[in-house]
Amino acid sequence: MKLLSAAQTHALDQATIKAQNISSIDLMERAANAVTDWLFKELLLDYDTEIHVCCGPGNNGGDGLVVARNLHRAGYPVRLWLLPAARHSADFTHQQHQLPAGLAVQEVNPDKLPDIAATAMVVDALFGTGLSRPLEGDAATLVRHLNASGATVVAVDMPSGLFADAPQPAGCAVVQARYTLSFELPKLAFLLPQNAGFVGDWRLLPLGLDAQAIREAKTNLFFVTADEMRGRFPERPKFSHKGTFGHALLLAGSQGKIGAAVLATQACLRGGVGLLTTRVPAVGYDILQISAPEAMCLADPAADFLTELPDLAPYAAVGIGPGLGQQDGTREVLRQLLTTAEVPLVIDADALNLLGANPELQSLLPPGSLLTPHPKEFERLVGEPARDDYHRLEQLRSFANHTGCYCVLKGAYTALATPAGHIFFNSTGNPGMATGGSGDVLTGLLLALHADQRLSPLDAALLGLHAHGRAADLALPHTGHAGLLASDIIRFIGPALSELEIL
Ligand SMILES: NC(=O)C1=CN([C@@H]2O[C@H](COP(=O)(O)OP(=O)(O)OC[C@H]3O[C@@H](n4cnc5c(N)ncnc54)[C@H](OP(=O)(O)O)[C@@H]3O)[C@@H](O)[C@H]2O)[C@@H](O)CC1
Ligand SMILES: Nc1ncnc2c1ncn2[C@@H]1O[C@H](COP(=O)(O)OP(=O)(O)O)[C@@H](O)[C@H]1O
Ligand SMILES: [K+]
Repeated sequence: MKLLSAAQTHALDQATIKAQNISSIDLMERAANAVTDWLFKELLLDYDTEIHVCCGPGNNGGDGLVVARNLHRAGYPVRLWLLPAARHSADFTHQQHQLPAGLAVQEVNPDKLPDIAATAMVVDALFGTGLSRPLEGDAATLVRHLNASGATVVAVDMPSGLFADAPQPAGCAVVQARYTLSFELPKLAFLLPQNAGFVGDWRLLPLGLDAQAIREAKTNLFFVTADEMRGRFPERPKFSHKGTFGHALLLAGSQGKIGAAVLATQACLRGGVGLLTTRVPAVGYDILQISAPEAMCLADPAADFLTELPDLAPYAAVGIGPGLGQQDGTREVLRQLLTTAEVPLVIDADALNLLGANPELQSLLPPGSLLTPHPKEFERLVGEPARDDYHRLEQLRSFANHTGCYCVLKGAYTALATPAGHIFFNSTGNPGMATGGSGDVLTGLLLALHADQRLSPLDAALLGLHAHGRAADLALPHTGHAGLLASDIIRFIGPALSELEIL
């Protein structure tokens, strides 16, 4: 799915109106009807629920007027609040004339704000994608009042005060929605951790926007859905053998962190690798052989951390990082790997920290490699804290561009930046994954997919991110969020990948 800017969203609305030969009022009715249907179906409102609909002066406010009209006609006790403004959009004015006589309408007066119970529901239709500046004055006062009320706020299209595609200055008023009901395509703002407290749970409602205009819209930001991933993982041919799926090498583990090597090894095996050799310090040899008998194990001469790079000739892909430690000897293994590898590398955890602490190593990164930092590792890698999540995305894009590597930024919506400047957001996964070892599982799975020569580096990365989160989603009913362990994710990698084989 494409992520479009506010300006592109507006252009898409206009293109739809033209292509379908409808009026902008028709599109507004569709939008507002979709919101009302969602309220009926999902919120299951009681007829005595106190409902406040707050409308701004533009088309977002126009949507709110139609929602209020619909709720009133359905017999709900709706109170409608209008924000005073010098100008209103034509569609707002049109909808204002359609309001039923019995519907209570009041202008917001900053000296006497609406009395809103904590049990009430508020429809926030103050501002949407037309927000042109941070909120102040009456609008900011009303938004702060809504936030303080404790009511369940449902935002139409955007939480008012939040920009769709850019940061707002710290401390300015933004609605804290419980739900945000947006139309057809998500907004970049929904995917960034800094906006979680404003956006709440977001949903996409159908609007029937013009498919050709969506196809033609230019963007380098994408939200990757299950539908788009389905069919992209090739089935195993009848006469395939273990050589068909590649031989991977994993360099992992140090004294006290052999578990990370075990998790990455098991995940790589479940990811469908043909053969796997795991290189661990000698202390990990027995542990690995017992916990992952399907993998071959190569012990390093040193007991506690890796000091020597094995011959790379047999391997189709190499992964390095889980539980590695940052000893000088291990840094030299990494340096040697970067200078000699002729196959894709998957680089994670302490290997990333070593790249951060020794920036001269970064120029050695083989183009096309995949790096998988979480935000702290990414900060160490680029050596500069991000001002905000938007800036961090720019850092990510720039890092991928100047190294020629694919770089992941792990989180609730993990972002993958490509050397060409595209950013893909993953849509699967759940907060149960916020537990030690989840990242090691991802590294193992990505390594397996990189060893499979049938997949491009981009497809291997996208499929791996998707299947990793999906495996955790499949595990969730068995474990709950708190009880989800990294090893539960491993258990469901197979089913998650199977879903992607079939179109
Ligand atoms: N046909 C369509 O296009 C469809 C659109 N749809 C809906 O329309 C929404 C977009 O509508 P929109 O473009 O009218 O913008 P909207 O968000 O209502 O705000 C603009 C108004 O707010 C004002 N304003 C802005 N910032 C302000 C501030 N800080 N403080 C105070 N005022 C501020 C601005 O004034 P100005 O900047 O000109 O001074 C203008 O008056 C979209 O989110 C979706 O809900 C759906 O119905 C589907 C069909
Ligand atoms: N709230 C969340 N929602 C979805 N995925 C999450 C969430 N929290 C963590 N994850 C995923 O779990 C993994 C955690 O990786 P990482 O931080 O490297 O953990 P570790 O180093 O402990 O293995 C990442 O793939 C991340 O995207
Ligand atoms: K809104």
